[in-house]
Amino acid sequence: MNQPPSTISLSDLRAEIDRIDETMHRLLMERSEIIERLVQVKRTGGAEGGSAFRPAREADMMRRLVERHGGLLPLDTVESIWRVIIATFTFVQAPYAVHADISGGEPVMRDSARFHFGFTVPFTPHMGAEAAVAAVAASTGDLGLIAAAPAAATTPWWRALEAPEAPKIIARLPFVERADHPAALPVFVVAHPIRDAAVTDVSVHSLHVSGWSARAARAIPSYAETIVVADVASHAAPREGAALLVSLPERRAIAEVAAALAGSGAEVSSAVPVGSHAAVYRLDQTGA
Ligand SMILES: C=C(O[C@@H]1C=C(C(=O)O)C=C[C@H]1O)C(=O)O
Repeated sequence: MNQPPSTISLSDLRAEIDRIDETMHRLLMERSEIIERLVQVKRTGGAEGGSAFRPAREADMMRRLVERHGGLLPLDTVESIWRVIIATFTFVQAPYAVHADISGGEPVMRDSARFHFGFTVPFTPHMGAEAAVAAVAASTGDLGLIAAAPAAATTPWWRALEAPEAPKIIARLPFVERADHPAALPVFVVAHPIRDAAVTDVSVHSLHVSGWSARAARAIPSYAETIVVADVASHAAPREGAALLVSLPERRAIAEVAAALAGSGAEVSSAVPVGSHAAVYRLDQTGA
């Protein structure tokens, strides 16, 4: 039990912490100077107006952060600190608000918005995805947050993304998925299309399907992640119809899904691309 007396005192260690805190703060202020210069470069690069949010860059930064992280500090904390840094530096480049659909539950959506965008970026709740999309459409650079969990949709809100000039899905959060994520709800980020910075790992499509059935649902290939809203048949279309939001990994074509559905007696009457996002990066429990 006889431990050698430590030669480092508590006040010495606290002085080290003060030094580190000051360095981190000064580095953040240095980061803001770089952001000021970056704003000019982005403008001259033709990216003026709209959102400063660059989902491909952010997905890449978050992956590298997770990969290099180690030590006592929980990954959740590191991720949330960097989400706030990045989202706030995006906000200071071009102010924006987050329009969230809270119809699936307010606390879980608010947690997601605050985790990914912090408290400086305004949070505007909407009762329904259509209202959130409409608010984004009416803005120059705002973002919409809509639950991406399968079975979360009660209305085919993605139809509002079909028109060429309509907002599109540009990201899916969290960038790094894992068990016990503090903001685990998968959400789509909707915004006016970002001309120079779309990331196309996963493409997302709005499908209208007639002849919908349980058999058709089973025929959808497993690589396609799908949200389905089944319509009641009308007089004009007496067979069951459905609206689908289908996410496809790279190198998969919507024609393959249409062919699989045709084999089950269903018919795709239209398929419109409504956005794309970075591949979902999943961390397993061992941190691999
Ligand atoms: C700084 C940029 O703008 C935004 C802010 C980022 C940041 O603070 O690191 C990263 C990506 C963008 O969403 C950029 O485009 O690089």
